[in-house]
Amino acid sequence: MVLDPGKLTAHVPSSRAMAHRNPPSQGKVTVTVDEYSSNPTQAFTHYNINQSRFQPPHVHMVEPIPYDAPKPSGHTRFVCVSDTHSRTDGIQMPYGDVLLHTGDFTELGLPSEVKKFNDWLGSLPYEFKVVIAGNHELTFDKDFMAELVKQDYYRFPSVSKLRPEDFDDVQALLSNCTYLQDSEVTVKGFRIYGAPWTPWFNGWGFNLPRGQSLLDKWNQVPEGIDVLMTHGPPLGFRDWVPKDLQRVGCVELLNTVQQRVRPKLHAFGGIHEGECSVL
Ligand SMILES: Nc1nc2c(ncn2[C@@H]2O[C@H](COP(=O)(O)O)[C@@H](O)[C@H]2O)c(=O)[nH]1
Ligand SMILES: [Mn+2]
Ligand SMILES: [Mn+2]
Repeated sequence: MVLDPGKLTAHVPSSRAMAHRNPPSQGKVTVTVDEYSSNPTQAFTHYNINQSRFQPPHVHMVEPIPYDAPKPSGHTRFVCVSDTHSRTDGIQMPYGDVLLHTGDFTELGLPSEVKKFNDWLGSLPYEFKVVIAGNHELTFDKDFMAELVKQDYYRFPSVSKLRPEDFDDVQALLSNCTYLQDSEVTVKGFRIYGAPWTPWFNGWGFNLPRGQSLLDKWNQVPEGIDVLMTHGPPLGFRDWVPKDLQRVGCVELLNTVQQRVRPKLHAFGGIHEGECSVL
């Protein structure tokens, strides 16, 4: 069990100063389903050997900054954390301006867990806190819950016994942050977009099949976004699952990030072995 939430910090200059790193694309780029979509391990080998897509200049990995490093003037400091899974007791958080939490803040999305997470958020000093759901926030996925109540096999007994009125408005319990779900917010001049979707794995919340279904979600990310938050990784970045000897990142997310949206910062978590990452 990985308990380390993998806290990273990233300094990002004001959006105007960084505009040259996020140039408007020449005409609208359309991303289509990748020929390797259903086999991310093979996709990685192909795109690594043939296009070097996992190294600069295609991507700049954000190195963790010591928690007490002074912030350059005119910069915003983002603290990125993910997959805390209701285990926030005693976490020492670094200094920063904006907290980004990229999902799996609970085990099952139980209202009691969400309240505890919200209390923790309330105790943190960041000026802004932005949160998305992950596959463990079952009650946040209305379609998932609609299917769950039809089943007579109780895979998640404590979730199945919730009454609809217990979770209908579960997002409202997150009063100490901005919750994003296929939506955006502008914070300190940065346009931040968040989405919870991950490739289907064991039938959790916000799971979608690889290929067109996920691409349809990534196609909702507007051009001009500065910071993208997703729960899971794009192909090739912190997406190696050692126990399965597989890469599990989303190929369509990689193509969307590198070819169309080109955000200044992409924050994600999802694969605990890879820790929380920012690109
Ligand atoms: N082979 C795959 N393993 C996966 C995938 N998504 C997650 N995982 C593994 O589960 C843990 C925990 O994930 P969580 O969402 O339950 O918190 C993760 O660290 C991986 O080891 C997947 O798509 N394929
Ligand atoms: Mn997790
Ligand atoms: Mn997860």
